[in-house]
Amino acid sequence: MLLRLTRVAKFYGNRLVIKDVSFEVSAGTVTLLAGPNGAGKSTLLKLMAGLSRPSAGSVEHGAAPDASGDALGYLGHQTFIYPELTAFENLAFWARLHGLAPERCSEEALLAALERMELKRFAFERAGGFSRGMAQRLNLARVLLLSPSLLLLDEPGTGLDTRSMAILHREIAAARDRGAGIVWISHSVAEDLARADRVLAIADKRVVYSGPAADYVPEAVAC
Ligand SMILES: Nc1ncnc2c1ncn2[C@@H]1O[C@H](COP(=O)(O)OP(=O)(O)OP(=O)(O)O)[C@@H](O)[C@H]1O
Repeated sequence: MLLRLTRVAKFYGNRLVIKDVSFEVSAGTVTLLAGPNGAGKSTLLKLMAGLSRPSAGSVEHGAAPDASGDALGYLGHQTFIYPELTAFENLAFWARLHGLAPERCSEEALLAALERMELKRFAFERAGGFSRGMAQRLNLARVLLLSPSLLLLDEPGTGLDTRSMAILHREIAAARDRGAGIVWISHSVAEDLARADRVLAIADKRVVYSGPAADYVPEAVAC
């Protein structure tokens, strides 16, 4: 178990956003977090990340199966890309910030990480000049650099073109193959069902589906 939510509820002030959410994330699985706009998906992902505290219930993080990986990778709506730094410098800074072992943040390793995102030829250009899609790919490279065992993605496809989406899908599959547990808020749930193992759908402040992706019918919960 990488993550366990037990009867989680969240209030903003006295306004209830979600209630009674129980869910577990296991190693080597992709979960799509689905639900209509404003259902509380981002709120739930932040609770999973530990960026927000539940008003009731508990959020527990389990031991990472791969001790060499960072426990948690969270990709939210902010990119945390420094515009004055080059793509390479952004990754180098992030790696230093997280005390990554020298062999994992050598020039070769960082360039390889950029190459995977098809950003190597822009490695020494200022990130401030990047398009939305390029910045998002750099953001993904940043999060994946730590090989997180729990990967939480809040609409990572935002601003990505078709080719970049293919890279994103490949990286999600690769993370699952190395044993990571992934929770992914996607705007194209129907399209991404085939890429997922499980679905957690929320609507009307509660869980309306929790189970295998293969059995999930998006229309049933008006996503
Ligand atoms: N920090 C906050 N303070 C107060 N209300 C908030 C806060 N964050 C979110 N909300 C409210 O909580 C509700 C759920 O928001 P959330 O962003 O979690 O939904 P979502 O399902 O991710 O939406 P979308 O699909 O539009 O991104 C919304 O009504 C939102 O306005």
